[in-house]
Amino acid sequence: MGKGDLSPLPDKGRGRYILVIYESLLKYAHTDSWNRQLLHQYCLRYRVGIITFHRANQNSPPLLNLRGLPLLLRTNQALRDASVMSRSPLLHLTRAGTDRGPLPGDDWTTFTSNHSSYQAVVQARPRGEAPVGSGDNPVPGFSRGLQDTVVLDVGLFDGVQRVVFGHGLGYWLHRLLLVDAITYLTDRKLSLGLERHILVDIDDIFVGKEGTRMNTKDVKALLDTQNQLRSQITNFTFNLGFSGKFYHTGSEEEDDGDDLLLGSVLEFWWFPHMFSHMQPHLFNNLTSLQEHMMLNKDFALDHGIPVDQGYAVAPHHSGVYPVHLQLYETWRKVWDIRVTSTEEYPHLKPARYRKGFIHNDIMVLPRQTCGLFTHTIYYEDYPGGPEELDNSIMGGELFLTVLLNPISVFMTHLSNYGNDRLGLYTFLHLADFISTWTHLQLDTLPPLQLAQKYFALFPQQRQPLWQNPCDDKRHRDIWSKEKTCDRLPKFLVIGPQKTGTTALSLFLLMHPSISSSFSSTKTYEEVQFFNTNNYHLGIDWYMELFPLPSNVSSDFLFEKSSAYFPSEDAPRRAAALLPKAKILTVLINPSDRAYSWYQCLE
Ligand SMILES: Nc1ncnc2c1ncn2[C@@H]1O[C@H](COP(=O)(O)OS(=O)(=O)O)[C@@H](OP(=O)(O)O)[C@H]1O
Repeated sequence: MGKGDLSPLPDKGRGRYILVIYESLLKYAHTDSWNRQLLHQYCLRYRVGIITFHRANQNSPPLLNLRGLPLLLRTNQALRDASVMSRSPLLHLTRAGTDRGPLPGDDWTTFTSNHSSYQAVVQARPRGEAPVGSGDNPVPGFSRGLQDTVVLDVGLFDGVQRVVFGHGLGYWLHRLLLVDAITYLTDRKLSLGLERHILVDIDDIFVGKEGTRMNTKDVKALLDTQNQLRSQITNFTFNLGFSGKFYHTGSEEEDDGDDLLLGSVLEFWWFPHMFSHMQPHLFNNLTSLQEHMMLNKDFALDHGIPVDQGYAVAPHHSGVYPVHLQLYETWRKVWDIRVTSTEEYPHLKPARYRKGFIHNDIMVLPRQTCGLFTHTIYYEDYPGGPEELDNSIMGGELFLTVLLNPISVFMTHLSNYGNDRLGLYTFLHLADFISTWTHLQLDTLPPLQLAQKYFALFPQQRQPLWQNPCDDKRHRDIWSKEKTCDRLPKFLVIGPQKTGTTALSLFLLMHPSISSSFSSTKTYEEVQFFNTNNYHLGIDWYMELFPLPSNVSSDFLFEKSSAYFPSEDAPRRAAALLPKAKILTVLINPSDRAYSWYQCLE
């Protein structure tokens, strides 16, 4: 960076950044003195801390003195037994303890300082015999034995607080400590809090093929595990999703398992699937969907399954997203459903972008992934090896999912509670790992309360953002064959009002390949979809206002809504549904427009 290259730090007298993260400690230390002074002044004035990492490479000198910081680095070390210091003020989520065994890689950096500003957050031991610089040939400045791998600079040296990591974020403990470092350095302004809510759904109750279902021993193990989990997850209760048609369709032992599940009906929570596990988007007729749903409700009533939980899940996310209006209607009518969950909104991947939304008064929660899939998985045959699952639980993806999401809804399947009972294994070990390493307070809330909590935490997610169902293969597969994505405009005339947009539309319509939306009294001639509450009626409603094009590639559908121009919502919504649409706007002398508007109001 040269003089003046640092992006402007203050903005209108306020600090623009709450925290500074340098991926590379050396880049930070070697910043030229002009920029470094600017950064320093900024950090002091706005009480902003710095997080930085040192990743050694083959060319790193074994010892490194940093310019301007009283910190000596010793690089490329192999370490073991990382211990988190219980007295470190950095700890918030993290619980002190020792991660026994070798640390990944042999390129660790450790730190030493002769200044009292630096405190160890994590220490580790050199791995193996006679580490470099020990024994007869000690490196000056380093004691043998425990080495500091993460240090906190409390600001006594130059007023700036820093957290310095001696390796990257590949090591799970660093990811956990990063969250704490952010909390600490921002004075808890950026903090995730300690509460985490976890709901574990077990789908396909009664659905599995003979030989893969739960027998009575499996059901007893389920009950025992549920009790065990309650010591770490308050009120933990498995949430069972059932399709009544398949009740008693297993082997004799599995049918006994079904009976034991129903004999313990009040020990669990229950939610309906479709009676025969059919995908709701295959039903276009409301009445037949309703009849089919009623079969599952009758089954529930016959077997004493509570029907008032207000939560349901659709097989393969069908109908939830992309929204199949018929499903929402029928769920409300038959079951009074208020909550569902899906992995599909806005897309399956990346998982961290999954969101919730509310449609037709049904709250749709995002569902997280826990590495157990719809089919039976045996521990030894886990994709990538059993260590994949263990790593995910012990500091990897599954652990991070719970760490970073205040609310996690996990979907698992019946067959992973029989066979190797990998579902039980996963959640027992996860709860154990979380309580060993964190101060997180885990609980399970009934779905309705969970959803209310979710949308109180993330109110901006209440409003959906519709996408084109045909732009994603997974979505296309659960989009009704009787529906199309062709009835969407290729261009929009967006106004502003009183600029001659009606005339422009009429001229455009003279072209034989151009058609517009139907004008309707419902919509006061203009569709006004992206800028009003019409948007909440969904894309089926929108598409029905367009003719079916006779030739998809050469026909041009459009709509003109002149109030799109000043709308704050319209650009974002239109870009999500019609990312390739062209936009036509008419700009005229503002005084002409104002006069025309004035005449209109007269
Ligand atoms: N060809 C052409 N060129 C320029 N201006 C034209 C044209 N045709 C119509 N007009 C004038 O446009 C005004 C109506 O604009 P809009 O159709 O955009 O109005 S609306 O917002 O849809 O209500 C309206 O303006 P005022 O007559 O001043 O009210 C129309 O007369």
